[in-house]
Amino acid sequence: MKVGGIVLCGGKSARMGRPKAALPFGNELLLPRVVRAVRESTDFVVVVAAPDQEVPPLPDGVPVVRDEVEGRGPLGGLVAGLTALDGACDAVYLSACDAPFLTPAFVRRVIAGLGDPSSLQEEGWWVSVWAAVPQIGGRLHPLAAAYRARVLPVARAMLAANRLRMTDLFTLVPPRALSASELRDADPELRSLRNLNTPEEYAAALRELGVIECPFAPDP
Ligand SMILES: Nc1nc2c(ncn2[C@@H]2O[C@H](COP(=O)(O)OP(=O)(O)OP(=O)(O)O)[C@@H](O)[C@H]2O)c(=O)[nH]1
Repeated sequence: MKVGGIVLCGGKSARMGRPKAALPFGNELLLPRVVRAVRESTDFVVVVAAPDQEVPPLPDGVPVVRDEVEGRGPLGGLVAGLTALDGACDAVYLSACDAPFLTPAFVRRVIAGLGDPSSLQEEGWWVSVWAAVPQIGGRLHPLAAAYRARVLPVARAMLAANRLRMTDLFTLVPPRALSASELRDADPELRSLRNLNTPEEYAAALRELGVIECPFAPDP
């Protein structure tokens, strides 16, 4: 099975108050850091940005594609990414750009949740699983999930109907929910699911990395 990676970096970053993609994290920036983790476990990666967004430098060979229409949220990004991959892969891992603790092992584990098409025994099960999505404490994580490429027309139809909630996709295509215990084999503390929305979350993540100074002061 050929698996691509899609890393989303559009959106407003309103809660952070500055573009999340270009936040320093250790000796790199957030977006290239996430791209690196996804690329280690997939065959190729595309980054999906807003139409006029400035994107920080990326590892060689990683293309940037743009949302077809600005501001349609992660679903619009998934559609733009799958369209750019244009049938080159059977499935994708979809990631937000603000997940600094994402690990390649976690990405592999989630992709494995789609099943193995080479196993005849599992074939029927595999074909019926359109997405593999972590579900922790009842909450689904659609931006740390794997999708079969065949979700594209369904996601496009949702955009056309202005249904933009990612989790609505799982009412239209059959997902397999991945439990915490399944995922802990790959990432014992499930840090791959942490994402940074606010300056406080960013500062806390930097402290975990051993960085004492936040490059900007969180709001009091
Ligand atoms: N390509 C693309 N990515 C998006 C879009 N909206 C959000 N994202 C990405 O999706 C991920 C989750 O985004 P959110 O944190 O929910 O939204 P945000 O716009 O980044 O932040 P807020 O404005 O604070 O809600 C991040 O990696 C964003 O960069 C979009 O319209 N297009």
